[in-house]
Amino acid sequence: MVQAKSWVMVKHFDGFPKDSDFQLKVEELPEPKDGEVLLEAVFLSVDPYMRWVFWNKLPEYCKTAETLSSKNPAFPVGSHVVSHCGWRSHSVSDGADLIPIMADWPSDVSLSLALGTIGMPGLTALYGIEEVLGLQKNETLLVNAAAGAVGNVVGQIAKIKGCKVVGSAGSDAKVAYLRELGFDEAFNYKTVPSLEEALKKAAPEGYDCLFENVGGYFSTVALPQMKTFGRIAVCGSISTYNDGTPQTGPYPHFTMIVKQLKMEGFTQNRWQHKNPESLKRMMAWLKEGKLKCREHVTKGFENMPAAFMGLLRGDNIGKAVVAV
Ligand SMILES: NC(=O)C1=CN([C@@H]2O[C@H](COP(=O)(O)OP(=O)(O)OC[C@H]3O[C@@H](n4cnc5c(N)ncnc54)[C@H](OP(=O)(O)O)[C@@H]3O)[C@@H](O)[C@H]2O)C=CC1
Ligand SMILES: CCCCC/C=C/C=O
Repeated sequence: MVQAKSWVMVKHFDGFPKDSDFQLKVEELPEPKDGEVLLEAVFLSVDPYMRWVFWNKLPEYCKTAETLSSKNPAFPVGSHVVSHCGWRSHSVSDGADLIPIMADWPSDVSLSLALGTIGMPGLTALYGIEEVLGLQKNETLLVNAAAGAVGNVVGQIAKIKGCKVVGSAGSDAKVAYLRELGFDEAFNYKTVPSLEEALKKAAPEGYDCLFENVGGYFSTVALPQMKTFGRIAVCGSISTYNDGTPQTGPYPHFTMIVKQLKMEGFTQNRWQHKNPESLKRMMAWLKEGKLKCREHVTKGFENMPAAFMGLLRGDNIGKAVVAV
């Protein structure tokens, strides 16, 4: 028997999440049956989508875990997996929802990156750029929430592809990090006197591509800065996730007509059949020093809600993870 801790939701979020929306529970887990494995979480992920996918349960995505005991030959004791078992310290799985960590994962690369640059957020960046935007050499790309898990990878991949990259982020420390990563232009959207002027100054020629993570007001101001025939990958809309009442206009249609823009929403799982090859490609970039990784690590399973709320507040530079 193992004592498993789990975070459950006791009240659905109303606006910004609160401590009182979460409760820590402890339960005894049975030994795994034939075909099952017992997992212990090593790192857990907190992600913005967790704000909108759970209704009465905490999210089913995403942690790296180590197999403690196993009656499933596909997952021997000591093997590492990405699992979708929720905010739990331990869980029993029949293996169906487990993704083995890449076979030749280098020993000097933290397993936590399987939740970040070499995981779902990194894949989101890659597919948004290659499958949705079809970004071409010498184009100008704008990305917002640029110092976050997805945004920093977007900017770095766009630089690998020979593009001009402009990033916006919510603190001077984040802007300094973007410059360190090689972004051509970066600004703090919270302190610039005018977002419109900042966007114009960063790329007077306009933007071929927008990798949209934020939505809302930022989107309204950015669309008129697109070049004619500009492309927009709608990845996220984090500025709206905590709204009690949906935001209303201005609406994008007139600008889209005049500029003849193409806008496509996506979720990264559309291309999951490409994940093994894509993860290998990004690991190679990492090992070659072309892709840098930074993490915002919160220690302790008991701090999951604090880590999640910190992410929504913008505390993180790079990927926000919890080390158990
Ligand atoms: N479509 C898909 O398949 C996926 C979509 N996403 C989306 O991508 C986006 C980025 O996710 P991810 O990289 O994991 O998260 P991040 O690591 O970027 O963390 C979230 C960041 O969003 C910014 N933010 C928070 N509130 C606001 C606000 N009101 N206005 C503007 N910015 C805000 C903060 O940065 P700052 O200090 O700069 O404001 C914060 O650090 C999200 O919208 C997410 O939903 C993520 C994964 C998959
Ligand atoms: C259930 C996993 C969804 C991952 C896609 C995320 C979208 C936005 O954050």
